[in-house]
Amino acid sequence: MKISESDLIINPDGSIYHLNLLPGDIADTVITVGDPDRVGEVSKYFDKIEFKKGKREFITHTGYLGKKRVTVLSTGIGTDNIDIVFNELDALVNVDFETREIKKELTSINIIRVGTSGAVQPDIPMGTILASSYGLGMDALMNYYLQKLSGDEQILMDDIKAHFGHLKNINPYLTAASETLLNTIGKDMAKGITITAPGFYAPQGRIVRAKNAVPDFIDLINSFKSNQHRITNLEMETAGIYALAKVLGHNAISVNAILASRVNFEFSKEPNKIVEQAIKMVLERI
Ligand SMILES: O=P(O)(O)O[C@H]1O[C@H](CO)[C@@H](O)[C@H]1O
Ligand SMILES: O=c1cc[nH]c(=O)[nH]1
Repeated sequence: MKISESDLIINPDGSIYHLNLLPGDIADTVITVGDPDRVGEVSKYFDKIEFKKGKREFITHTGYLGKKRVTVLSTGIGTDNIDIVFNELDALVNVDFETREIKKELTSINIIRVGTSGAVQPDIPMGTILASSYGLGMDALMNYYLQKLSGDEQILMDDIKAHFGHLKNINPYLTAASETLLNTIGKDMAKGITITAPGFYAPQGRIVRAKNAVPDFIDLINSFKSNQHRITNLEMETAGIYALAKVLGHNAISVNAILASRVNFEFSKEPNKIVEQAIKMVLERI
């Protein structure tokens, strides 16, 4: 069936609406970062840059690490942007832009987020590089998609609903990381459940001037336990990435540079160094 011109918007030059990329522009390994300035911090390690493109906050560099073609792309902040980036990345590989039909043979790509995050457990200090075993979304993105949980995800989800069920306005969603990427890119890294929040301040338990509706949010988060699982950190994209990657048939992992300790009330004085370390670890393992 043809996808309509208002469902899938293709620019006059044949590129996809927001990302401004042509089919063929992305490699089958895509590194996503939140901050557009971080794209160059990743691609400076490429042996060759094929091209640089961009529109709004979505900056893309595709190039080579040795013989391996790699794309690095900025998503900006939040899961509303993840909705755009993931649907457009998927369309670039799985929709024929000439016929507007879904391709008969679907392609799965590997997506690796390198982001920044705040830890909520006292034994996870600033400077830790942590791979998210699960993404737990506290935002509303997955209210709009159908998602099927695996048995393991369902067991964990039941405990999450019991723990957070009194927060009536929040409908949490949960997705596991790609097991293969967790065992390769994430090998030897600290691991835990990452909460994706729909904001940086009260949605992550921060108090500045506005009063928080959920008191002691960090205590509520770090006291959660389900078998060996616990919540380790907070950021703003991972759960949307994991959920949409799974819905669309791609593999995803999120690597978090821990810049803040929310339980020790500290923020790193050298955030760039920690991010640099996370980038290098990921590039060595691709
Ligand atoms: O450093 P990035 O990848 O943007 O990630 C984190 O930093 C931003 C907030 O400062 C949010 O996007 C959060 O997820
Ligand atoms: O605490 C933090 C640090 C970085 N990014 C976040 O979203 N939260």
